Amino acid sequence: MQHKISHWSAPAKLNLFLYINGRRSDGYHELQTLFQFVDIGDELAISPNLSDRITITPAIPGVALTDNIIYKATMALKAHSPLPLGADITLTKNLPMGGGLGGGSSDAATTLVALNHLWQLNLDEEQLAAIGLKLGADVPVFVRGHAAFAEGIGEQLTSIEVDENYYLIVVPDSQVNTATLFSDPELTRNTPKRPLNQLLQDEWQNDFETTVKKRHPEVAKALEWLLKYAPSRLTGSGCCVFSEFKTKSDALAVLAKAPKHMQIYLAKGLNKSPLLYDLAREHCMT
Ligand SMILES: C[C@@](CO)(OP(=O)(O)O)[C@H](O)COP(=O)(O)OP(=O)(O)OC[C@H]1O[C@@H](n2ccc(N)nc2=O)[C@H](O)[C@@H]1O
Ligand SMILES: Nc1ncnc2c1ncn2[C@@H]1O[C@H](COP(=O)(O)OP(=O)(O)O)[C@@H](O)[C@H]1O
Repeated sequence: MQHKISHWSAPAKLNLFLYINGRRSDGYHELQTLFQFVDIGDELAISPNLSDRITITPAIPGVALTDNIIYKATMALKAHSPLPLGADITLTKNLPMGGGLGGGSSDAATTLVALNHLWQLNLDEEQLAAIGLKLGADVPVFVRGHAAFAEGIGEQLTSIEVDENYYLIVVPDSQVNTATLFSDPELTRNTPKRPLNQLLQDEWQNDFETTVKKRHPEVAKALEWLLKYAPSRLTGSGCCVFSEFKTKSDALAVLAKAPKHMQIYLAKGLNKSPLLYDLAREHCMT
């Protein structure tokens, strides 16, 4: 095993629409959602070894090593080999945590895909997605790396091509806890299921939005600002909100008007995750 360092992308995602269709007996919710990647994300530099040890630097403030979803992903993978597999992982954490951009889930998926290659485990995409699902409902779509319509709890994926628009993504100064939000008594959780072709034609919405705006005034404020300029909504369970533009110059014109204190990203939608290009590059080099 070569101990050289390789670099891997962990892109963010947006939920272009998200509907909550019901609650299962295990407490998880049935969803219909459309995932697309964007060209902003975290980065992982990984050096594999046979030390049986995993290091992740720098530590994420407030998250113990064993709670880091990257660490959990390495443990789940190590179980598939008798070898004393180890890795030194450097994480460049660019994405806000708990923002509905899927940063943790994407970090976990990138870890699975990268270490499956670097540790020469030869698990297929199906197996990696199944391991990912145990780590979080959002992990499989990042493992597969294609924009997708998701049903079930987010694991039944149909790849899809949608317009690769430009987005302005605002990070309000607030944090939404996904589990708390899912248990909010006021949450809309009975939207009727619709076939994909109808969902694509109808106006796109997010069923979390009303409740998140009510509980987090900063989110309502950010959304109100974006809505002056373009169609805008919440992503995932929040708290980030985004607006969509057909061209980069349209997005830049609004970006220029953003108040100084606002944390805001310009990003492009991607139907194919940069992680797949990283994997292809690594295959070429070995
Ligand atoms: C709702 C979404 C939409 O993308 O929100 P974001 O996390 O992206 O904001 C995701 O499906 C979230 O996925 P993920 O963040 O991986 O959630 P998990 O760790 O699996 O679950 C966190 C908690 O949310 C609740 N949960 C999650 C997914 C789901 N379909 N139904 C649920 O009820 C459960 O209480 C669970 O304990
Ligand atoms: N590598 C990681 N990156 C981000 N968050 C992590 C990580 N490992 C564990 N977490 C925990 O998971 C929570 C949700 O993270 P994140 O995936 O960023 O949220 P979201 O899915 O809403 O975008 C964080 O608040 C943090 O406590």
